[in-house]
Formats: sequence, C-alpha cells, structure tokens
Amino acid sequence: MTREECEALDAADPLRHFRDEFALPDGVIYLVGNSLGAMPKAVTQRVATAVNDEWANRLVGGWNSARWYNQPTDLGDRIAPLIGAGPGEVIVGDSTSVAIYKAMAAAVRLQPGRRVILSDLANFPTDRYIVEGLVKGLGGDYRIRDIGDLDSALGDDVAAVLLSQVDYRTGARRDMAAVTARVHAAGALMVWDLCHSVGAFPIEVGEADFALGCTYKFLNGGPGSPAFLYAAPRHHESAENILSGWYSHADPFAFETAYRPADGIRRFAVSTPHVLSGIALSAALDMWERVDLHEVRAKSVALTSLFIDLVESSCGRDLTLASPAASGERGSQVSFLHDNGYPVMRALIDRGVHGDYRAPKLLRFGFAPLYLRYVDVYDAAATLAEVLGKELWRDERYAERLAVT
Ligand SMILES: Cc1ncc(COP(=O)(O)O)c(C=O)c1O
Ligand SMILES: Nc1c(O)cccc1C(=O)C[C@H](N)C(=O)O
Repeated sequence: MTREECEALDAADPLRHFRDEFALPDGVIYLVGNSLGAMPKAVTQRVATAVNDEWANRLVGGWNSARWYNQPTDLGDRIAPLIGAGPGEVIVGDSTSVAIYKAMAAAVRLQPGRRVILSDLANFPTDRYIVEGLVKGLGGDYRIRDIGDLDSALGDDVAAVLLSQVDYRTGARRDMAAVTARVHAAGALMVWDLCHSVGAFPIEVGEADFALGCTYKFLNGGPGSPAFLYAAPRHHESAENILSGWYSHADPFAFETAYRPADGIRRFAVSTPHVLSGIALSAALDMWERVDLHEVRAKSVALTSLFIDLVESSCGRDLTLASPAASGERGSQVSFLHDNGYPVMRALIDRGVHGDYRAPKLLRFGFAPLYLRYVDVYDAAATLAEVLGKELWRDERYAERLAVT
C-alpha cells in the first residue's frame, strides 16, 4: 500500500471526524492508546466546570446537586452498553486491581466447597498478585492453579477462573462466550479482565459472572481514571463484597452500627468516589455515546493488518511478529520481538512514533481507531524501518532505563 492509498482510506473513513475531538501533540504518532488513551478536548471544559462551578460554589452540596454521590452508578450505566451489559449492572470506582479483588473474592465465596482459583501466569501481573493476596487473606486451604491448558486445569475443585480477554503482551484475543461456557460446564465461575478490550471493539459480557477493566486506555478516561465492575444480576442478592465500605451499605446516611449490604450493583461500591477523575471520564463517555463500536473494530482490524504488512515487508528480517497473524484473533495492538527492544523503542519515540516496550523483548503498538489515521500507520512503519535499517537505536542515550517503560 502506498501513502497516497492511505490518504484515500483516511478520506473515506467513517470515524475520521473523531480525531479533531482529541488533543494530540504535533509531530507525534501515538500508538500507546492501549496504555493511556489520548485526551478528549472536551475534558478541559468539563473538569474546569466541575472545579470552578460545582466544587468552588456548591461545596458539599455538590454531592446532591452535581450528582457526585451517584457518580459510581451513573458512570456504570454509561459503560454498560460498551460491554453488552444493562442498566444497574456496572459500577465505577476504585482501580482495576481493587475490582479484581472484589470480583474474585465474591466469586470464590459463592462456591463453597471449591477451593481452587485458576489464574493465567501470562496475565498482567497485578491480576496474579491480587489473587495471591486474596488466597492468603481468605486463609483455609484456598490455592491457585495455573491455567495452562484450560480443559485440563478445570476440575470439580475449581471455584473461579480469572482471565484477560486480550493478552497485554501479544494482543491475542480470547473467545469470551466459548471460554465462559467451558468454565460454567465445569461448575466454576468466570471473571473477565477487559482492560485491553473495552473501547477497542464491541464486547458481550454474555453469561460471564463478573467482568472488570480500566477506563484510561481505549476509553480515554485519563491517567488514574476509575475502573468498572460488572456483576451478573443473578449474583446481586447473594454475592458479598469483601471490601464492605459504607458506600456498599443499604443506607449509608443512616450511619447504622451494623453492616447491611445494598441491593443491586451498589453493594460492590466501596467508598467515596474519585469525583474529579470520574468527571474527566464522563467527558470521554459523552464522545463514546456517538461511536459505533463495529466501525471501531473494522478500522482497528484494517490498521493492525496494515501495520503488520508494512513492517513485515520493510523490516521483517529484524523483527518477529508476537501477535496472532489472523486478525480475528487479535485485539487492537500489534507486538514484535526484537533482542534490543528497549533502545529500539526509545529511538522510535525520539522520532515521534510512540509505542511502548515490555520486558524482555517486546515492542508494543496500540491502535486507537478514533484518533489514528492510515497515514500515521504508514509513517510509523517507515520510521521503524529507518530505525532498524540504519541501526539508529545504537545510541547510548537510548540505553538508559526510565522508571516507566
Ligand atoms: C490486564 C490489566 N489488568 C490490570 C491493569 C492495571 O490495573 P490498575 O489499574 O489497578 O493499575 C492493567 C494495566 O495497567 C492491565 O493491562
Ligand atoms: N496503568 C499504568 C500505569 O499506572 C503506569 C504505566 C502504564 C500503565 C498501564 O496501563 C500499562 C498497561 N496496563 C500494560 O498493558 O502494560
């Protein structure tokens, strides 16, 4: 494909108008929307209003008049359609790690007599660390088993399974419905981490028991924006929130001495919402209400396929594709292996192409269809070919490790 052909694709792109809604620095091709999404311009005004009007003038009254108190469920209801859930099924707050803790604790305690949690060693480390902490906290004879081959790992001792739909390293995408059905057939509950899925393509939570994810990647909620947690309605009455803070109480402002869980999804809240972070997220969700996720998926497949084709034809000898070659098996990212992945990525970023590096050898590129153009993909592949072809990464400046990679 030529650059002119990419320009023609951009001109015909049904999502092209969304790019103007983002603040993007000049000269940057941003391929890290799978880590921290770009900022929707509308956030500036929305946060300014929240601070200067709602906080400054309404003071504590803002909990009622600005609906800060309702933010966890208001935002949850707006995220629900993005994951195929309904109103009253999603709550927003805390971080993904905290949501994992709550979901896994609830799932395990719904399964008396089963003591094994299946966890994927390749999952993002926090998922694993949180489950290890939970097992210690629960005491008794709870234990973790690595998934490896799912069918052999499933048995009548398995209480719950935790998996990411999209692998953070390779971008490989699992079939949620098929996996959930296999887990249920073995009598276990299914908990999905949707961090790398939400906003990247349409999701159907379907029969899943719990699902959670962050809002700062493809949803563009901003650094540290709150996480979401879905609980299937069939569990609302019986599941327990291990972090039984006052926001999960049936009547928080009754200040009762005894804990009584709220009905519905509110029982999975914990405490005071991070209101300003939620406000930034709400501005991003205003935009998502106008987005067709099927168009997002179609463009994501086209962008990732184009990038793979261009990179393999220009510098295929230097790199090994770590993502699935079949587009149906990928999320919205492409990863390549290179022995000197870290300095290669630093050299790329220095030339305006922002991807990220995951130890030990991975170059990772995320494709956010709302603000990326086909020409960006073309130019990014050309810059990568130049960095590799001229060995521009062999510069001592690129060896220094930054704290966040
Ligand atoms: C799959 C996955 N789970 C969880 C997290 C992060 O969790 P938290 O938002 O709690 O830092 C990330 C990325 O940071 C992730 O990629
Ligand atoms: N959550 C992050 C952070 O607090 C600092 C830097 C990066 C992140 C990320 O989100 C990384 C991302 N989950 C990953 O897939 O590697």
